[in-house]
Amino acid sequence: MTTRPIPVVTGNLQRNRGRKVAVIGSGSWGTTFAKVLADAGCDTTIWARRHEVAQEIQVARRNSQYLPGVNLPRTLHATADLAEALKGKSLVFLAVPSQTLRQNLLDLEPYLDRRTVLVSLVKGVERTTTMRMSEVIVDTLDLEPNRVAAVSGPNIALEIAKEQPTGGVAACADAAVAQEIATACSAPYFRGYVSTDVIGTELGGVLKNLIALAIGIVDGVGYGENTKAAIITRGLAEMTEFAVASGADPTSLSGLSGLGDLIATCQSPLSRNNTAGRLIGQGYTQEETREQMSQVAEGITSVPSVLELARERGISMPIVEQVQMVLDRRMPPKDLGPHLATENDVPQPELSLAGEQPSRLRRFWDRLTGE
Ligand SMILES: NC(=O)C1=CN([C@@H]2O[C@H](COP(=O)(O)OP(=O)(O)OC[C@H]3O[C@@H](n4cnc5c(N)ncnc54)[C@H](O)[C@@H]3O)[C@@H](O)[C@H]2O)C=CC1
Ligand SMILES: O=C(CO)COP(=O)(O)O
Repeated sequence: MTTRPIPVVTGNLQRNRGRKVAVIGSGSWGTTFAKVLADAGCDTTIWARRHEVAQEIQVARRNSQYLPGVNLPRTLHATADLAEALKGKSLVFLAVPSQTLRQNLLDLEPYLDRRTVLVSLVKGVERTTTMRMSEVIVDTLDLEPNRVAAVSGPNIALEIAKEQPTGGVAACADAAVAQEIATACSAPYFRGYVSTDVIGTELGGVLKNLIALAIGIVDGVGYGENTKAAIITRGLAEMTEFAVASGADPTSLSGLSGLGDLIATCQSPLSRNNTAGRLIGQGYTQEETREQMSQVAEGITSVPSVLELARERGISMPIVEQVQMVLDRRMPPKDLGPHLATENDVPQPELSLAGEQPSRLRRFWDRLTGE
């Protein structure tokens, strides 16, 4: 699946005129994405759980807790009233923690128009069900696939809020809906790409968080660039194998929402997953790390769910396994490294996916190269 950029960004203000959209959640990503949508010309409303946050965005044009120093667009409307936020909106973007999404959906259900498309911006899986966020949306609200979408990519919130250019993939089973979402979020500093691979796009965002935890851990230990490069490279192989076994198109994992996001998150000190990993690598416990983090680090919650799914699918994920062992204090952080062998592992050929059998590997490469 190749992702296509929407052709013209500059005409978007015109295209988005009158397009009514909402963002649910006013943390760092919700607020940033609302700014992107408003700057792309959409008539944008952001919903905040706390009245004082909505007030600050609406009146002072700031969200000082999550985006210090960033001025928000005058056109952005903020409210703490869900009914007001959702009224007449064609696209509703969800930017809440993965573990609260199901309850948030139940709260907003009474106010949803039956044509509204729900777009997940969330990069986690539900702990109790191991579902991806689009699956949680379908499961909770019983929507058709063409009303459920995801946007994901190398999107460190604070950088985008400062208008540093990047892009993201808008994925929906219905290509026309994906195109509409990509248009809605294409601002001068953010470009929307189109994909119909919802599984691959979502899983890229979930899985890179786990590899970023590993990077943070070895950073905390004090290891250098060789170790990190090996983890990123082998991590991408693990991500790809897991995603393909889950029904994703492998090329999505080498695109913006896979490799792109993996690089951004593993390199950036602003990444919360990377930061959480670093604290763990420095010897803090999981609980102490959670206490120190004032923002969501989805990876910590996703690790057990991803490993559970990997076991069901017969996939070996040595890096993610080792992250879990470090989190559980069954392995010292210094032992997480590029050798990455668990007791039963046999070293794999350099090009192999994690734990890949040669025949499956052949099929993967044939598919990738179109042979
Ligand atoms: N921050 C970033 O750079 C990016 C984050 N994401 C994803 O976006 C999602 C949201 O993350 P952030 O905005 O960064 O987190 P954050 O920690 O900055 O903000 C979380 C927001 O959720 C709210 N919240 C907490 N409990 C809630 C509940 N029960 N109901 C409704 N809202 C609740 C908080 O008040 C806060 O506004 C995560 O899945 C994250 O992985 C995706 C791309 C970039
Ligand atoms: O998803 C992100 C960047 O694309 C943000 O990563 P963190 O949640 O680790 O900050």
